[in-house]
Amino acid sequence: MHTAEIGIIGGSGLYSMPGLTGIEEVAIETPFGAPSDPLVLGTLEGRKVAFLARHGKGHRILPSELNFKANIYALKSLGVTSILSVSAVGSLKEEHKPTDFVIPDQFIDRTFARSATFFGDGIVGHVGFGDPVCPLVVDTFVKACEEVGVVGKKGGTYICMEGPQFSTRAESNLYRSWGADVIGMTNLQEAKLAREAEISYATLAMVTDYDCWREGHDDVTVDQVIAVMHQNSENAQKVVKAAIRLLPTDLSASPAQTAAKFAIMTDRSVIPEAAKAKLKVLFGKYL
Ligand SMILES: CSC[C@H]1O[C@H](OP(=O)(O)O)[C@H](O)[C@@H]1O
Ligand SMILES: Nc1ncnc2[nH]cnc12
Repeated sequence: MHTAEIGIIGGSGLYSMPGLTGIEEVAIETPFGAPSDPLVLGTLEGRKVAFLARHGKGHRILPSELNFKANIYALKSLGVTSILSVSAVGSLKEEHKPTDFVIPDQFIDRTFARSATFFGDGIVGHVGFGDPVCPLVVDTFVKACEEVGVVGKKGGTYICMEGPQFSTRAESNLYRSWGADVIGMTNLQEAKLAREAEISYATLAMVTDYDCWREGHDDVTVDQVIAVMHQNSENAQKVVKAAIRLLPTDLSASPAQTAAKFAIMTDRSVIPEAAKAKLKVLFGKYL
């Protein structure tokens, strides 16, 4: 049976995790369909990890097309208890410079075409999301950045937009007026589903550009994002490697680990057997 303790979701520019040993690629089918790619299982820093390229190898899947449920379910089915996510983001503040890392602790949802819950089909549940990322994973990323010697800012608000087009200048300025720090297209649904799945989640967000708000500077382009990513992916890989070593093995202090305990509202006697079977990997102990 395949198992892993830590999941790594690599975003734009991070399509593999060098240093993994004993690699095995595993294609996992879930009740929600197939994940973005086969998962790459292996050992890093003595811990069992599963790597998933968020957009698939070769970057084939749009943010709006991502099967977030299959991705998170597949990791849960392996026994993953924490997810280290890596993402490229635009900066909404002068102080967050390209190549800086930010570890966001809040989100604002500007998506409109995505489903982001495992509940439904006869089973209703509501998990808390006031603090949407795991503080233990955030602290681990911060320590890992310090160790590697790169800028890693603790906290900040990530705007999750639908895309795939980048923002208009009016939108970018609106988000700035809200005090948001960075913008991307992928992290919120992952964080929501990881919370429902009781997986501790946080993101290492790599600033690649200043979006389109900065007067006197060119608007963001894919070329610019890729150039910074190439410059920075080695640092991201070093930080993730250090984070794997530093991540506590005991995550019981993380609220994420018991997030679904009191979430399910539906009278157990009316939950359809099919729904129970579909969600057994996630909520079996509460059904
Ligand atoms: C290539 S820029 C836009 C693209 O990059 C980010 O992806 P990820 O979060 O997977 O690193 C952003 O969310 C967009 O999907
Ligand atoms: N400016 C930007 N807007 C949305 N997603 C991004 N990913 C990287 N840069 C971005």
